[in-house]
Amino acid sequence: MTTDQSEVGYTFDDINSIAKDVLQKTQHRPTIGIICGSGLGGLADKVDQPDVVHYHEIKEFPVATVQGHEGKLVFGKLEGKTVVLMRGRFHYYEGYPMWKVAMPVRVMKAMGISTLIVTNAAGGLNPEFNTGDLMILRDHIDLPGLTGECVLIGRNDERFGPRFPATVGTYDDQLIKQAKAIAQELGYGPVLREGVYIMIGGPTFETVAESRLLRNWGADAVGMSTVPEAVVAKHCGLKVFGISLITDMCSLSYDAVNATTHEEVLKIGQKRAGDLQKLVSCLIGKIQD
Ligand SMILES: O=P(O)(O)O[C@@H]1C[C@H](O)[C@@H](CO)O1
Ligand SMILES: Nc1nc2[nH]cnc2c(=O)[nH]1
Repeated sequence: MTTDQSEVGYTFDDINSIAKDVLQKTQHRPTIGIICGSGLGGLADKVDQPDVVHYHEIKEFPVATVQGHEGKLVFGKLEGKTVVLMRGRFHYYEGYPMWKVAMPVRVMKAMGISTLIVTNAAGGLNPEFNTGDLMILRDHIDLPGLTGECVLIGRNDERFGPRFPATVGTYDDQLIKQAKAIAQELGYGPVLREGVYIMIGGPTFETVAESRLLRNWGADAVGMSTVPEAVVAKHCGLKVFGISLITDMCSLSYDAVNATTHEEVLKIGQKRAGDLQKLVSCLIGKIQD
C-alpha cells in the first residue's frame, strides 16, 4: 500500500494477492458478488454449502463498524450459482477513504466474479414512494464524486480499467428488465419502483432543505453507500444491478417532519428484507455465468 496522494490505494498486485489469500479459505469460485445493505444481510443465511471468511481474517481488509453490517464474506451456492456475499460493507462516514470503501469490489473481481449486485437501505425522496418500496437503480448521482471525492481519484492502473471511464449504463439494462419481470411474477408490482439513487457522505440524515435540494436534482432516493462500489465495478468491467429498500421517507415539508433514525432503518429492513431477498435470489437464478 502506498501513501503518496497520487498513488493512494491498493496496487493491482495487492488486490490479486488479497484475492488469492481469500480463495485459499474456500472451495467456492464465485461468479456473482452481492453487497448487502444495512439490515439486509439475511440473504447470506440462504446460501448452501457456506464458507465464511471474517473480514478480520483477511490481511489489509477494513472492518465493518456499523450496526446491521456483520463483517464477513459468505461463499456458497444460491439458486445453483456460485456466489460471494459481503455481509457488511464499508461507508465513507466510518472514516474510510473512498478507495478503501470500494476495494472489496476489486477483490471480488480478482476472485472471478462477472456480475455485482448491490443492495442498500435508502430514504425516499420521490413523494410517490412509500416506506417499504423496492427501488431498482436506473442510475445514480455521485454527489461526493461531483464534489471532488470520486472513488477513482489517484493514479490509474489500466489493468483495473481506463483513466476516464464512462459511467452511462452503469446499471445493466438486461438485469433491470429481468428483475422487473421477476418482480411482476412475484406480485411485487405495487411496491416496485425504478429510479435515481443519490449518495451523500453521511452520517447525518438530510435536513428538509437538503431533501428538497436532492429531489430537485432529480434523485428519487438517498443513501450513504453503493455509488463508489458501482463506479469501481463499472470501471473494471463488471455487470451491475442495484436495488434500494426504501426504509423511510425524507421530509420535504416542515409541516410533516420525520426524523429518520438508524433503528427505524433497521426495523423496516427486518420487516421487508424477505421480499428483497426473494427478488435478488430469483434474479441470481437467471444470470448467465
Ligand atoms: O449500507 P446502507 O447504504 O444500506 O446503509 C444505510 C445508509 C446508512 O449507512 C444507514 C443509515 O441508517 O443505512
Ligand atoms: N441519507 C440517507 N440514508 C439513508 N439510509 C436509509 N435511510 C436513509 C435516509 O433517509 N437518508
